[in-house]
Amino acid sequence: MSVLDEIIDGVRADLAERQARVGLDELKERARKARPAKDGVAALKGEGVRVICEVKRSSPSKGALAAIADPAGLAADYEAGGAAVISVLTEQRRFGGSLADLEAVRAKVDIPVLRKDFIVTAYQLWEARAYGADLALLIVAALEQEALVSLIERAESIGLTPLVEVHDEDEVQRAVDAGARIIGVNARNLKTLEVDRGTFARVAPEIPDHIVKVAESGVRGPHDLIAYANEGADAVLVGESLVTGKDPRTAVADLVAAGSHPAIRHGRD
Ligand SMILES: O=P(O)(O)OC[C@@H](O)[C@@H](O)c1c[nH]c2ccccc12
Repeated sequence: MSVLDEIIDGVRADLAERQARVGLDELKERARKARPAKDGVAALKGEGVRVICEVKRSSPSKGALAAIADPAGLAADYEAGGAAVISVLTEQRRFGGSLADLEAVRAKVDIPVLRKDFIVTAYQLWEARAYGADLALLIVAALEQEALVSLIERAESIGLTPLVEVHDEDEVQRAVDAGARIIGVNARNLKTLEVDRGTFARVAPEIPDHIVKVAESGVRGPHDLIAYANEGADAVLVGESLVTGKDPRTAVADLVAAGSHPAIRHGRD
């Protein structure tokens, strides 16, 4: 069994507990009362390379990264540094996250918030909306094509923008066929946990121009952002280097400044 399969088994077990506690109708009611979702595509497109900053306590590859007693405070620092979107890991077992983290971050910042989890059912999309997310991650490798298509449709229909994650050329094709408007290329293979920073350059040329391109994982600082930008990234998603560094606000500002430099080729040339 791959790491991804193991994670998803745990996610399904936790999900069953929440579903037993909170019925879908109650969740939908809560989602209807949530503030309307912000436009995730607009937040990630435009001048300069946009930076998505992640709230992540631990990871399956590295174990504990940072305690993050105040996720909302960290998110506020990211926003002050110029982040375009905040990504909040809500998976509990391997990443130490929760829906409470999502809710706290949502209450604190004005920029769009992404629910980062292993979403396999529509119930989790309703949860994302109920706890204030504007975007939700959908991982192609975790879903059959039919499920991917229907989760993208459902996300869009409830106002959530799906960020569709791929790791190779075949998955790009599946994401495009399924109607993705934002595709994230993860440099980390979720089946083996290995990071290959060459993944984006290899896979991104398969992504049509009208789709927003996000380079995910392995960004250690401005030099990695610049490399991804020159390979056509509209945005980068950064976690570990921000949560383990000393000054997240300055680290984000340095990334945003690098991504705004006129010498960067970025995006559509
Ligand atoms: O911490 P990093 O290497 O900066 O990576 C962030 C993000 O890309 C990574 O957390 C991630 C990308 N896709 C995921 C899917 C599930 C969980 C986590 C992820």
